[in-house]
Amino acid sequence: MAGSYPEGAPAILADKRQQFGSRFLSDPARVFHHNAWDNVEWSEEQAAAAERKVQENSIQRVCQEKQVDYEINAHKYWNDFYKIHENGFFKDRHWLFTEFPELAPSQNQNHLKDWFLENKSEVCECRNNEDGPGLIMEEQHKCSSKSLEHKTQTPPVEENVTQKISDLEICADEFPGSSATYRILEVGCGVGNTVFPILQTNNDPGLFVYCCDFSSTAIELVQTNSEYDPSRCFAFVHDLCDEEKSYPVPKGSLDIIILIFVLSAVVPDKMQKAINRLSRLLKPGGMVLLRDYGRYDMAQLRFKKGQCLSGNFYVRGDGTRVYFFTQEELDTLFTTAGLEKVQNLVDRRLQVNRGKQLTMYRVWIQCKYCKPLLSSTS
Ligand SMILES: C[S@@+](CC[C@H](N)C(=O)[O-])C[C@H]1O[C@@H](n2cnc3c(N)ncnc32)[C@H](O)[C@@H]1O
Repeated sequence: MAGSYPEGAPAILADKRQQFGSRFLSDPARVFHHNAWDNVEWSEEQAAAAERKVQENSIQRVCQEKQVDYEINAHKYWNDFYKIHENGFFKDRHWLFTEFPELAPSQNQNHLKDWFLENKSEVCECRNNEDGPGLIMEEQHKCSSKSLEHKTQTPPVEENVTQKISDLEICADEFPGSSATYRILEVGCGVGNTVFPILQTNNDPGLFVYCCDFSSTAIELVQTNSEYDPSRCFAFVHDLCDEEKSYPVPKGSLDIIILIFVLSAVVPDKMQKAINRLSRLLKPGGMVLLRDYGRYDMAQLRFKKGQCLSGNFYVRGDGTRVYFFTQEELDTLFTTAGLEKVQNLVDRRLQVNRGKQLTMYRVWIQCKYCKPLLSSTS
């Protein structure tokens, strides 16, 4: 793991951290003076080289038989991932509340400042094997002893309840969190790297947080985390591509749906229906928040021949898959689902490993799409 708080990450100012896009590299000679630079402009040659790299690594496609295996066993590959990594590391989401203030709308900024200061981050890659690029963890640090503490009692009974509930049509007043006034759902929550900071930071008594993942191993880690509080949170196993199973909340009941590096893990031809289903769960005025991999991100350029499944969609050495989006593709997915654009931006960042004198060009996309107050999909 690299040093302490990455200097290049937007700094915490007197009262709050700035949003992305505050440290610019105007003099290339200074590239190793900081750990990261924002809004890095790509030269034409660099963009052309990236395109060539992608053409090269996409020539040879994974055979059909393997493609079917990666699709039907996708949850098992993620289970294996979480069995190996558990939650021994914690991706610090110090950008979460400045980029997505909707997650804690009424919070005092000083609480956020305290939270960021307590959760200093480090930058590292959590896995990188010879088969190609690993899942690149952005800003992460070892789990604090507090968040690693596990409940010693048997896991909560929610797991069983979850399965039963998700098979039913949900009635308006018979669902977990039905009395809440602000409901957030995180889809593809993993081990709770977003959910727990939300629960810690947003002290609104009317808040209820739902979170799901199709990896039962991940959900078990969420449910057995010492910070899991069933009176404020409901974690359940759910495949966002499963058209048969409904979510355990009624249509039009959610204020926020958050997708962090999860849509990219879904096979492209199932993305639209998954977003359509999520859109129906939003209240009029509710919002989807997304952060995910952008086209030509360093992770895409690192794939070797033989790992490409289809255009811009790859399989990692451990069987998990990843897609690299353009802004236009995400815009089409959300607007087709009846949502309106609030934000759709590319975060081009140059991360620097000063020790190894390495430069890493990251491309992430961040979106906010809102359900219109008068909606035909509600
Ligand atoms: C890159 S991880 C991100 C996890 C988490 N959002 C985070 O940022 O820490 C992708 C997550 O999406 C989950 N996932 C992938 N496909 C899914 C699907 N079809 N339904 C539900 N979860 C899925 C995986 O199990 C994994 O936990």
